[in-house]
Amino acid sequence: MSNTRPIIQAEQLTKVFGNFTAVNRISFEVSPGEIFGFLGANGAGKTTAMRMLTGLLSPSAGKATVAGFDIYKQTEKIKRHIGYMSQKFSLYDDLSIRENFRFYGGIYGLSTSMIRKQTDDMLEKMGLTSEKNTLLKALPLGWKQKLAFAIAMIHRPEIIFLDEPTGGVDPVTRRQFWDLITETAYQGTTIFVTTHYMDEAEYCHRISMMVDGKIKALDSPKSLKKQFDAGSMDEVFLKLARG
Ligand SMILES: Nc1ncnc2c1ncn2[C@@H]1O[C@H](COP(=O)(O)OP(=O)(O)OP(=O)(O)O)[C@@H](O)[C@H]1O
Repeated sequence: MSNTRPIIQAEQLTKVFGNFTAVNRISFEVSPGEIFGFLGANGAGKTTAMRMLTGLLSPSAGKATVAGFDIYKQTEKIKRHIGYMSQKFSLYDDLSIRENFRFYGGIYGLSTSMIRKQTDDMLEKMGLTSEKNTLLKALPLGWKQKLAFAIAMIHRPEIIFLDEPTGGVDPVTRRQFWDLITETAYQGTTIFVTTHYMDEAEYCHRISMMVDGKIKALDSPKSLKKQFDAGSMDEVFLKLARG
């Protein structure tokens, strides 16, 4: 992985709201196919950083490229090369699974046949083929999250940004969701994921730990535990947060 060109590069990336610095000069690189975890407490600046990288929010300073495109000048190109599942992902409750795929596929400009193929492939993979005509509102939250993930991948992006994708679901469903993430990365898609569940950090190839807008540590889970002489990522985080 380390021999390939980074698919995300951020240098001194900063966002200031009024006189409050939400993201404070963060620098990092992500390799293609990597699962890159963005960890931190509530308000650490994870969502703000992600919104800058997805082209949704203009930075105050610093620079970054995503899939080779500049986050100031090429936001439209970035949007075509990435998928994004926000914290408040919104699928349509009154539409069926298939109709949701059709709707979002249309937004991405995919052909009807491509949408059909992608829908069939993904539902098959998730074991949801028999439910394709079920309305979203009849499904458990965990299924909706998996569908939101699949729909964010419908245009086969190079990178997928996931903002706390497993919030509010039970541990078994969280585990299944991470199986989906791992498989997707294995197939070559880069995963950029924020979470505040420290156990989820173990599934990431590398983790950046954010505290008050800054990246305080960045390495593999194994190296971080060694570096901080900690038995778990939870312990690493507590040691970091206490400074
Ligand atoms: N548009 C905004 N205007 C002013 N302050 C903002 C704005 N957006 C975010 N903030 C502040 O920036 C800080 C970082 O927020 P952010 O949502 O990036 O954190 P986070 O790490 O993603 O937390 P969470 O886990 O709660 O989503 C917070 O203190 C938040 O109140």
